[in-house]
Amino acid sequence: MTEDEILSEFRSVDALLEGHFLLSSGRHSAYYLQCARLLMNPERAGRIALALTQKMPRELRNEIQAVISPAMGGLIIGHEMGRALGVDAMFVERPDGVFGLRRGFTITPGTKVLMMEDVVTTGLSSREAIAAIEAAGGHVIAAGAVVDRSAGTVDLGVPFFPLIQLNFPTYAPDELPPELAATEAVKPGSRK
Ligand SMILES: O=P(O)(O)OC[C@H]1O[C@H](OP(=O)(O)OP(=O)(O)O)[C@H](O)[C@@H]1O
Ligand SMILES: O=C(O)c1cc(=O)[nH]c(=O)[nH]1
Ligand SMILES: [Mg+2]
Repeated sequence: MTEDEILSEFRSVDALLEGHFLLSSGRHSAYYLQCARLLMNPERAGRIALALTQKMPRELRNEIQAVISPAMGGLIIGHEMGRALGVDAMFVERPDGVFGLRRGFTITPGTKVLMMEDVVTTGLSSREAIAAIEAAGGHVIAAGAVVDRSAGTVDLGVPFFPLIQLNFPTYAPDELPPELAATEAVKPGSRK
């Protein structure tokens, strides 16, 4: 899939939102990629996961023994990546503010894990998820995401394979441009 094809899929399901958004990191943006809308169609989600596996070298793909995603955004693409790679897909979640495995999920020590996100902006959530997976005994050998909003500048400490890289500006709360400062921000994600 080309970048244009991927962006048209976002647009075709109204998943590329324009307005004033408060992002997970606390930064603000005039754009929001609502991956849940993109992935709500199972056929499309499966196709996107397959395209993502094609971004990874075959040797790396073959090494992956489990996919683990940070909830909520990472769940659907993580599950589809598990299907595409033929391995189990689990998730970490943070009802108390810190990512951890729940629901009976366990990792055999040393299991080679793909950490799978929907969107990476600052990489904060990805780094927290990687730390949680490593703390649970997993060995994160790569990260993936549908969208890298850092335009390739983020460092997750492991090889990172996004389907598409974008560079939508983000702003600290005290440096909002006038058009954003004039409107109330909405916060689509679930980080408290
Ligand atoms: O790279 P970052 O700056 O961390 O931003 C990206 C994160 O933000 C979103 O999650 P969010 O915390 O909004 O919660 P959600 O997954 O429950 O929607 C998205 O799913 C990523 O996890
Ligand atoms: O940084 C975020 O929180 C974020 C940005 C975005 O475009 N989409 C998303 O789901 N989260
Ligand atoms: Mg998330």
